[in-house]
Amino acid sequence: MIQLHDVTLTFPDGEGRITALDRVSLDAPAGRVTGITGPSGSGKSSLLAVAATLIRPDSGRVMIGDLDAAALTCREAAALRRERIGIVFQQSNLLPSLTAREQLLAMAELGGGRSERAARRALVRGGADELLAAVGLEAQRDKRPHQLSGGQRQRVAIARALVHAPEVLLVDEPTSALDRERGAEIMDLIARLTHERGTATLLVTHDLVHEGSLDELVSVIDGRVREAVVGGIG
Ligand SMILES: Nc1ncnc2c1ncn2[C@@H]1O[C@H](COP(=O)(O)OP(=O)(O)OP(=O)(O)O)[C@@H](O)[C@H]1O
Repeated sequence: MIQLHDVTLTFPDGEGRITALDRVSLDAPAGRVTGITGPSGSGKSSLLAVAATLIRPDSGRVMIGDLDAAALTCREAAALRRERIGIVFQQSNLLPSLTAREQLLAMAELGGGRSERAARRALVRGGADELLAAVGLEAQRDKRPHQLSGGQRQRVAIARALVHAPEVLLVDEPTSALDRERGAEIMDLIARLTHERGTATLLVTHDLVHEGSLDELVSVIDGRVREAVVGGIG
């Protein structure tokens, strides 16, 4: 479960400041996909960045379990991301020289102390092949990004985001580089893995053509949550 309580985020803007998030509160429960929609510039990416602990809000709390992620130091937030948060960006951001399987294994080497890395390595090695199979890429595990289609690359990115078994999955416009059919497959895959693994998934999408894959839907306009359609989507 990830919960935002009364989160405000501003950015410098000339002499003053622009409010990207204005006292936003929302709950993203475990095992469900919570969609965040809204017009361009409404604050969707800002909300995801705050949830990802990549930006610290001016005020408010970001609760992941019992922990307020907004109150952590940069180092603590990095450790939290390594252990408990998975992120999928619009572009798959794969490393060109690594095979699909190696992209997942590389997640074990992302920092932390020696014992933390050893524990993560065991987790990642144990889960990598199963996850590649779960995203339908068993046969492509030794291929490099240039040998994969856009949809396959996005599948690798999803598997990579889940390989350390995070509680929270944050996904930014996962279908923007894909055609409609491929986009629908990716959305269905995210929904299936969310339900199977019990992750609290927050997914930003500006168009609602794939609304059927969402369990909840929150609309953000001018930095505020305007409406929350809870449950019963699709
Ligand atoms: N780093 C930044 N510095 C200054 N202003 C920013 C910064 N990032 C975002 N903003 C502003 O904050 C507001 C919200 O932007 P945000 O990118 O979160 O919107 P969005 O809904 O994700 O938009 P889009 O759908 O176009 O990606 C906008 O007014 C934007 O100009």
